[in-house]
Amino acid sequence: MENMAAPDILALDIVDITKIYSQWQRTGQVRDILRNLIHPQKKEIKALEGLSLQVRQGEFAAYAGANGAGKSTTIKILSGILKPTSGSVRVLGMDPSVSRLELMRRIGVLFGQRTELWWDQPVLTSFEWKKSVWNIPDSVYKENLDMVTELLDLGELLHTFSRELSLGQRMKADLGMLLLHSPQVLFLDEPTLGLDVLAKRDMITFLKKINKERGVTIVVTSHDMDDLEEMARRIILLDHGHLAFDGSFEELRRVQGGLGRVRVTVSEDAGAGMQELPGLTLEEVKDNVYEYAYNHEKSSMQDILKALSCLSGIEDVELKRAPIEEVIAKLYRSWK
Ligand SMILES: Nc1ncnc2c1ncn2[C@@H]1O[C@H](COP(=O)(O)OP(=O)(O)OP(=O)(O)O)[C@@H](O)[C@H]1O
Repeated sequence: MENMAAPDILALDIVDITKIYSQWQRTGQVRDILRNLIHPQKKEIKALEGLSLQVRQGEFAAYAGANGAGKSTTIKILSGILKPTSGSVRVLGMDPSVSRLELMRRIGVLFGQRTELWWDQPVLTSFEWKKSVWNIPDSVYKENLDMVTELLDLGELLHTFSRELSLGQRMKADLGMLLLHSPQVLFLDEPTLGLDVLAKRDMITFLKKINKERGVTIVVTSHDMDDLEEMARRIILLDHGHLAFDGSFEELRRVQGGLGRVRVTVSEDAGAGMQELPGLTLEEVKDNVYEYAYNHEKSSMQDILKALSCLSGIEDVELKRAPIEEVIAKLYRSWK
């Protein structure tokens, strides 16, 4: 199928939203039980503050931030589960808090830890139930069922009781159900949580495929930065409810100092002069393997090769980009 993305049309338009929660405060002391009941204390939490964000149709955007940054709150607001305290939100041109039912027919929302499947029924029963309640036309249902069965390898799972599925199987079935009504936008909150390497790979390949071939707009959250980088080109980072970064993974690496990695393996009797090399910072030594960080804004490849050429006994040299986990961990630390 051709990519039907319409890049000029906004799928999401968030303008200056703030979300304030009230949290009950209790001391947790037994002697305060009565006081907590008579004079309950509340504290205001600003989960989102002045957040503005646009996502075009057909985009695949990663949405990340440390625990409590406000990612789930944003997804709940975008899907109409919560209303922002102030500011405006449009999803496919609609206000989610006003047109929730209409919008639900055009979007799909997945919270990785929850399931929409009927616990005590085979997966297919949940699918059929959705078809009937949502009034999905036969042809649309059949096309989507065939597609998710094949691409997510649902085959036998369709006839298995949901309560008997493993976490990875359950996630696949939930994602399959989510797509039965041909949603144009997907909000996926931690869809790869707890999946093994293979299941993760299948899930990522599937999401990339429906984004590319069906033009489905996808906003995905995860704490696994490698997963996010594999899926999306754009990364939106939240810090305590504020937009902290919005750009490509490459730009993120660049603003973080363009970190690169050099791994040098030397023969057993070598190693002299490895501790200090110009332009390279020694990060780790394991047996005969030395790992260095370098900043490719400051040191050119020529400088690195020159520094290495002075060494003897080199068996292998590997150059790579800094792991995105590390780049982001450095950012999170600076925000604390
Ligand atoms: N229903 C609620 N009532 C009160 N406070 C809440 C509620 N939901 C979230 N919060 C608070 O809002 C802030 C943002 O929470 P949110 O769940 O959006 O973060 P998150 O980025 O999704 O975190 P995580 O990565 O841990 O899932 C946190 O400080 C949290 O304690």
